[in-house]
Amino acid sequence: MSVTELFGSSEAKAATPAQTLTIRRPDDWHVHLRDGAMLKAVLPFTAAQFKRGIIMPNLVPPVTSVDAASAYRERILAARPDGNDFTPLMTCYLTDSTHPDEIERGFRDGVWAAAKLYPSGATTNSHHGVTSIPKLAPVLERMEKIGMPVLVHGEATDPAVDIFDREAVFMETEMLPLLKRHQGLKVVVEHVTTAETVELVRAHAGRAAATVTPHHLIINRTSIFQGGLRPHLYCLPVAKRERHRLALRKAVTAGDGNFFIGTDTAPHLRSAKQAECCSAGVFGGATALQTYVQVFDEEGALDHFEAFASENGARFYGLPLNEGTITLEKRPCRVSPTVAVGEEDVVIFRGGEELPWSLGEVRG
Ligand SMILES: NC(=O)N[C@@H](CC(=O)O)C(=O)O
Ligand SMILES: [Zn+2]
Ligand SMILES: [Zn+2]
Repeated sequence: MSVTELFGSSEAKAATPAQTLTIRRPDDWHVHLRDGAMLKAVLPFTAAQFKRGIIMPNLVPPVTSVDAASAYRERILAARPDGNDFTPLMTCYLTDSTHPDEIERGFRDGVWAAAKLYPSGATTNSHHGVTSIPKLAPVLERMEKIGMPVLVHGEATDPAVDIFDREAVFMETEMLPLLKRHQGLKVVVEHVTTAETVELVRAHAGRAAATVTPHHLIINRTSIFQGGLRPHLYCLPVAKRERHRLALRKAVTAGDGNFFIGTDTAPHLRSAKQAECCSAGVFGGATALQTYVQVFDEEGALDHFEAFASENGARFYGLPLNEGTITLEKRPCRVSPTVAVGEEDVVIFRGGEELPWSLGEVRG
């Protein structure tokens, strides 16, 4: 499928866009590709924009072994459109019984790029996650020793904690003690949603970093209730107040090396979203770069976009920067509202809206 078929055509057919921005090819440090027909349907969007992606392991069953990760990587490679060079970077789903040796073996063999810590019950497909982070110490110590990053879904799981406070409570009760116990461990605070978490990450610069999603830069918690209940805007961590959205926009556009792209593109079938109990996750993968670059443009920070998109993440993970470039064009485009998956479909975040920026050419 061509980029035009995937992303829709630019509406202004005028030969020259108002502005173009050519950057080193970017990476997405937080991607849910799922499996089977869903993988086949959503991967082209991510693979058209990003050179590499950190692949989340919350499949059913979760990806907990080196063999399962290798097999999943093969399925992703096989699902790429012809000629596409997208590189999946695999992660290990940590459980109470993860063994440090399995972690080290997979990392040394180049299968694992990182391990993912889901507090048990915190989010979609996390029930096999960790029930006690202090008890995970032997695994985290090994990761610290071998330089392997831990990626954390940072939300408290006590059902008594208000859903809008779950990230804040986790940071106080779990993240700060973890950073204190493991002072040499590389920690990525995934999908940050609060001003306070931004400050926590800054205060631990060098060993802590954060991914920021496109949707948390665009919506606040009121958006979820705009004119009614909007299931396609429900994700975890749930979007917070406007002041937090503004703090996230400031954090990513400030030119600070601790923040990088992690779309948390998390497709669910429409039937799972428009349901009595709506699944958590926003499918942002199809409009990710267009959205991020729009935010940087609106904040007058296009000069900081390349670092956020294509450098900070690789540096934090200790991986080489990509070769090649992608050009972003300031001319309106409209991405399709949905993507078909078998008989069903998935609703695309900002699909059908006029977006001010379009994807241009990828080179190298
Ligand atoms: N973000 C979400 O709301 N959902 C993610 C899981 C996650 O990243 O927490 C998913 O897998 O659907
Ligand atoms: Zn998460
Ligand atoms: Zn996620």
